[in-house]
Amino acid sequence: MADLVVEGGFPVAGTMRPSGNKNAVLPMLCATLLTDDEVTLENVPDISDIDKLVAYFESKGSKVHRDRAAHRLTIRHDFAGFAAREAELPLGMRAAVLLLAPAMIRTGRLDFDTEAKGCALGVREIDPHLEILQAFGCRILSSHPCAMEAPDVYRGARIWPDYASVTATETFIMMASVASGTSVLNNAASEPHVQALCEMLVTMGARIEGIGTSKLTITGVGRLSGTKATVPDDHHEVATFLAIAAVTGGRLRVESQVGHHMELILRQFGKLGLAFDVEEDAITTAGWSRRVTEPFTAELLPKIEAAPWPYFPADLLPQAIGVAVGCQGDIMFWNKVYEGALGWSAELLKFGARVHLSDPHRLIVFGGNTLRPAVVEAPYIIRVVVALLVAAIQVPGISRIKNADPIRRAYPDFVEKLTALGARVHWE
Ligand SMILES: CC(=O)N[C@H]1[C@@H](OP(=O)(O)OP(=O)(O)OC[C@H]2O[C@@H](n3ccc(=O)[nH]c3=O)[C@H](O)[C@@H]2O)O[C@H](CO)[C@@H](O)[C@@H]1O
Ligand SMILES: C=C(OP(=O)(O)O)C(=O)O
Repeated sequence: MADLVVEGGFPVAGTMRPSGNKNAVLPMLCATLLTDDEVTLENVPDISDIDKLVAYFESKGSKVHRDRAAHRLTIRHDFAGFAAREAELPLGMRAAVLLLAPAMIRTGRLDFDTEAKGCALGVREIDPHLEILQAFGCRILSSHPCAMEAPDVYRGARIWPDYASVTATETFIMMASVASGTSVLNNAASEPHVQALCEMLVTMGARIEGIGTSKLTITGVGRLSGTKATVPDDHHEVATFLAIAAVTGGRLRVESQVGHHMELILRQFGKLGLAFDVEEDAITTAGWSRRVTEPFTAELLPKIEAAPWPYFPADLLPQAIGVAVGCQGDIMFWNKVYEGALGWSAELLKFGARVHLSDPHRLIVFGGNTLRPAVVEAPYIIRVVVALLVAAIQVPGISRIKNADPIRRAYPDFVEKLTALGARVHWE
């Protein structure tokens, strides 16, 4: 594990373009298993989750050509390779669970472990995925490790799960696209990355209605064709760099087409005193007042709550917490998604921040702190590494974030991009 060493107090400024969204490219790449034809993906980020997934496909005989400089990946799967029924799923990444549906469709029977955990945010259950596979006719033969058998024919299914799960929705979308008849998912997740998967599958011949809403109706088409698709820019990376620049007092312009996904995100950042100039294809930082916006209702504690889209994303809550430690007012953060996503907050005390973890879902950050540099331990949570950097980079002096490697899973060339913009950050 490597550490990030940060010398805070230097403005992050200039112009940047974000990379492709990890949580879009991973399901898009898994969905390439649904066709025997060639698929080309553009704007593919250079991240370690993609390296793992590509290595998995290559171990099964798939032909992959990756041009890292051009951010392009071309893939064609070998049908015989996937006849091997054991799926040694790549470890340490949640997206491994996205292999289940397309690998079942290819193999007819699958033996797999259930360690598709990803970031240490809580239990990361697999049940919603298995329920969806069962709804389409798959039979669970044994558990731990799990063995599953496909039906003779996948028939369309109607499902209304407990909650809107991103990856379970993506499992449904892949299954329904090739099953016979019409399938309906109520309580579908609608994140930009879920939309991107749908849009790619439509170019492959899938018939999907309700993209971007909580109800997806999909008419299966049996066979999908190859395609060329572009991974959308990462709205998490856009928001992250804007937050980092703003807390350093730098004027940063981030050029991207994902502005239409950013309205609520910028509004929540606005509660922390961050200001932005918004154009159609760019967002620029415009200062940080450090003041927390007080609600008109005087009895309320200001709050930022994360929940499934179109709420503020859980994957941006830590970065907002990193901003809040430098504010003057008090504010509550409410993670309605994960039951174990805030335990790391004690690390913020080392910077001199005052925080109170009310329960596993809610954290109060008190304002008016005198921050100091610190040596902190990052958990295995990508966005928390970044949150600790947001705290460190606003404090003059040298801080160290231990075990910062998870950042490589989602933020390509993170240190290189930051140093090009004036930050003093390096790996050790
Ligand atoms: C590869 C990938 O795309 N990973 C993302 C995906 O993970 P993932 O698909 O695993 O996340 P889910 O949407 O399933 O939610 C994660 C967990 O939160 C809990 N839960 C969630 C929603 C809800 O209304 N009620 C509830 O209890 C469940 O315990 C669930 O297991 O979506 C998460 C939530 O946006 C993101 O943090 C992850 O980066
Ligand atoms: C939580 C994340 O990833 P994963 O779901 O793979 O753990 C993330 O991208 O922030």
